[in-house]
Amino acid sequence: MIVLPPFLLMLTVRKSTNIAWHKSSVEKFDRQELLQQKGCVIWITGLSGSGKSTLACTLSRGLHLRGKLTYILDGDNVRHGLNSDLSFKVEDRAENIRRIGEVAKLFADAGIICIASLISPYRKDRDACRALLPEGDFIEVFLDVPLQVCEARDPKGLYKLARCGKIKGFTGIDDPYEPPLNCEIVLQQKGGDCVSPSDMAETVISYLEEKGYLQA
Ligand SMILES: Nc1ncnc2c1ncn2[C@@H]1O[C@H](COP(=O)(O)OS(=O)(=O)O)[C@@H](OP(=O)(O)O)[C@H]1O
Ligand SMILES: Nc1ncnc2c1ncn2[C@@H]1O[C@H](COP(=O)(O)OP(=O)(O)O)[C@@H](O)[C@H]1O
Repeated sequence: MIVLPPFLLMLTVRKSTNIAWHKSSVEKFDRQELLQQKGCVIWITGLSGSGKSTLACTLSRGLHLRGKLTYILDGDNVRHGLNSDLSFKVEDRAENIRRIGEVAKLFADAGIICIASLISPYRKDRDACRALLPEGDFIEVFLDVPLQVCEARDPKGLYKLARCGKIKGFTGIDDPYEPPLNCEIVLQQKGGDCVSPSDMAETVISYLEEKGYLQA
């Protein structure tokens, strides 16, 4: 059996041929005018337990209170439905991220501030999602929380299972995590200093405000 490397697998995904793009008379610009905001993707990456889902929810609530329309695509949640056929093998993680990237792109095109929160451990998968969007519209947020802190939190008991070999290929334990090299926002949780989820959300909201995403 020939085993294809992940990038070749991605190339073989495209099987739709003889297709044409159909334009609509209502475009992204019109939807943004209606919503008084700009569609974009806030991509939150980090280890399990780093606080991605908490930040996504706090950010969504903060923006909602400011009258802004958001939608969260959480890795764990999307794996309950659309991506329930995918495991945590490298090629399935790549496909999980590719699909969420494509869905996030549709939400951004709808004019919505889409918050994607998933481990997305591989740089090239995150960069491929970035490449789907216009310059500036993909805002990568790295939750830079040390493994020891995430492991001490262990809210679902998964690190414990991974340490005793009951879960194989767990990110940070026996599977890699590649931190971003040059992302838009880094939120650190190091040493004794505790940064609250609402302070983190405020940092992201300030960035959006400064870059003009909270107006049409
Ligand atoms: N092997 C392994 N490695 C990492 N995580 C695992 C694994 N198995 C199950 N889980 C649970 O799945 C959640 C991560 O799903 P994601 O879709 O975000 O992962 S990925 O982006 O495809 O790597 C992750 O959720 P978070 O803790 O919210 O990150 C875990 O609850
Ligand atoms: N900024 C924070 N400071 C302290 N604890 C946090 C913070 N953000 C999240 N947590 C806690 O860390 C644990 C993991 O958070 P969660 O959002 O589920 O992480 P992830 O989605 O990355 O797995 C939870 O128990 C949560 O209450």
